[in-house]
Amino acid sequence: MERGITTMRICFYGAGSMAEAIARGLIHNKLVEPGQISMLNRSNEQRLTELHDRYGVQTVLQGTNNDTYLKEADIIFLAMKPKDAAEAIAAIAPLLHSKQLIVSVIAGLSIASMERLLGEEQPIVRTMPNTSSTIGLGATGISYSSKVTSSQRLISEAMFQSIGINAVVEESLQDSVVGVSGSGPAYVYLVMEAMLTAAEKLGFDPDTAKELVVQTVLGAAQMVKQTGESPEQLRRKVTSPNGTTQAAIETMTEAGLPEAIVKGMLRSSERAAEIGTVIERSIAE
Ligand SMILES: NC(=O)C1=CN([C@@H]2O[C@H](COP(=O)(O)OP(=O)(O)OC[C@H]3O[C@@H](n4cnc5c(N)ncnc54)[C@H](OP(=O)(O)O)[C@@H]3O)[C@@H](O)[C@H]2O)C=CC1
Ligand SMILES: O=C(O)[C@@H]1CCC=N1
Repeated sequence: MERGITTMRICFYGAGSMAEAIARGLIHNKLVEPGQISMLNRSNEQRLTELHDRYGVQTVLQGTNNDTYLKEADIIFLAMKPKDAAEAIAAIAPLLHSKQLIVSVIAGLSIASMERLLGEEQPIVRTMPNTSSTIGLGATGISYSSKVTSSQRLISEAMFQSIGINAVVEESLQDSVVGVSGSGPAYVYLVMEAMLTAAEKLGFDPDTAKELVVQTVLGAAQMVKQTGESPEQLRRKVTSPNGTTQAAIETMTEAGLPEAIVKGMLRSSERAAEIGTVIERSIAE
């Protein structure tokens, strides 16, 4: 019988924001124990000490007799920046064996590029999570290489389900996932920043402004989720004819807010594709 996730060793190769969000989510949601997790980065020792102290995970600098964690891991998360990916992945290729499951969170990096670096026998999961995974409210797109077994699929989906929701998508849609939910939290934070600025202009101290804005955004998202009504229906309910909301929405629309959001999201997705192409070219050279 195959082992379950509760006994598997998980190595994060790259120990930045996204790796922390996932590791914290997995631990917090009790899918794995901290001792099952190791985290590696390139040079930032202080960061590793913080992660060890905060979560009780094992940490080590890449290249300092750390091969054991990579060699013995059942699951290896690739979690470095796209610009570092090709070199970092090529460096571990000789250490791996084909039973190890590779899970990439790297924007733009295709399964074909990873197969070129690691060999076609390696089971690879390409994902696009987001930082809300930290608190179990992430949204992740998942795509599989042909070598991923059905039990590895179950494990992958269980991991991402424990830190939010996930959607299994065709790989061709992964750059779109970046535009929608990978970068998505930042769009909401940008709107919140603007709302906070306005709230302070309207006379509130920063703490009160934050309380009002955070609750408003939380309440609006929960309303969409819990009532099943569309954002448009809910917006209409807030908007009295010739009232305050209508005045606000008209001003925001005239200033180009809805179009700017659509344009920005399409650009994020396009940028993911560009990043992937740069990596592909660097591998081909
Ligand atoms: N942040 C986000 O919201 C999201 C990010 N992603 C993806 O996650 C990936 C990581 O992003 P993020 O966490 O923000 O990045 P960070 O810069 O926070 O972290 C990158 C990590 O990779 C490590 N690293 C770089 N090169 C190597 C190497 N050769 N060997 C070992 N470790 C290495 C760095 O170590 P050191 O600091 O020592 O150099 C650092 O720990 C990206 O590819 C991004 O596309 C996906 C979804 C959302
Ligand atoms: O900004 C980025 O490139 C990464 C990918 C998705 C979110 N952050």
